[in-house]
Amino acid sequence: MSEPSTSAPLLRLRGASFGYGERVVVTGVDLEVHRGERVALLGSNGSGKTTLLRGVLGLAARTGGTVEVGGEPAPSRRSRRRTGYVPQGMSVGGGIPTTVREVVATGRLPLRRPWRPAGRADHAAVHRALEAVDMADHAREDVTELSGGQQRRVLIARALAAEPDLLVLDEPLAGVDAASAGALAGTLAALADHEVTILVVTHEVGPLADVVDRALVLSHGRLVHDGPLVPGLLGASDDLDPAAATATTRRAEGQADGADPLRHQHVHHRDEVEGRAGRGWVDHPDTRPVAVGADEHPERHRA
Ligand SMILES: Nc1ncnc2c1ncn2[C@@H]1O[C@H](COP(=O)(O)OP(=O)(O)OP(=O)(O)O)[C@@H](O)[C@H]1O
Repeated sequence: MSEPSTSAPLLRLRGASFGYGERVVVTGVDLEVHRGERVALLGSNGSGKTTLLRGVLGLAARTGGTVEVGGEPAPSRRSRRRTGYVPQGMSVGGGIPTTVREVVATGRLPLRRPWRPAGRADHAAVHRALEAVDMADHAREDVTELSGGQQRRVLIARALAAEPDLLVLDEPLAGVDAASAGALAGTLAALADHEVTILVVTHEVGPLADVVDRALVLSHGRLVHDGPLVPGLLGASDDLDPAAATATTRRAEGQADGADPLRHQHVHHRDEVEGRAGRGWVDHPDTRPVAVGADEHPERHRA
């Protein structure tokens, strides 16, 4: 087997469709995520965001198209090792007293040989992960006594302990107070500085507006925007009829970082977004809609 290309995108989907049993939830998604990118996956409730993540991880069935991680077909054992996952709404500890370090150390288990004690590399990886989320000072504390935001950071550290290339997070800010959301956003920004590639599902765009450098929007299981994070993304996606979801906004090629005048305008509140529905990304000069064909079918992408 030939070596995967080092220039390949870290994640590449071609005409990928995912679902459960007979039901196809996500249809014909083409996207690429490159090393070091910080990508938000947005969309209204039920649009298929979690299913897309789960499909990439092999936890939802792929019904068409292809998924590659690091240039290799996914899911595979190798792709799972390269992808850290922080699922939605997961709690830590389960009421049983467990230290922060013990929880994070479980992230090393897939890499360790069975029945062998943790080695130096495992301890070092756990320590690095704790430092990355600024929880090293809490390593001996009982996780059940931490705040919700701190528990999320522990879960992120657990995923990082496996030293993934791609970190996938599903609603990491959900259910935490504003201050904790701000701290978590800071954690994600710091990870990005460590060149961790991030794909994050979120409803709360505001705290992450300065963290992510690109937004994907799903509407009724189809990707309808791939480009800068601009006001109106969520509202516009809600307005789209699935049959008319022909516009995939491509990343503005050659656009210099920071060239987007709206890049730093935060979308603070869903109501505010919905008030802009119908304008938002559709009219934004840097996010030109590109017709991809309403009848596009995953089968057409098969090699
Ligand atoms: N395990 C499952 N079996 C069958 N259908 C499912 C399953 N999980 C999700 N679905 C369905 O898939 C659709 C998309 O759900 P999904 O959770 O991917 O959406 P989402 O965009 O992440 O929503 P939310 O923002 O509410 O988390 C929904 O209609 C949901 O009922």
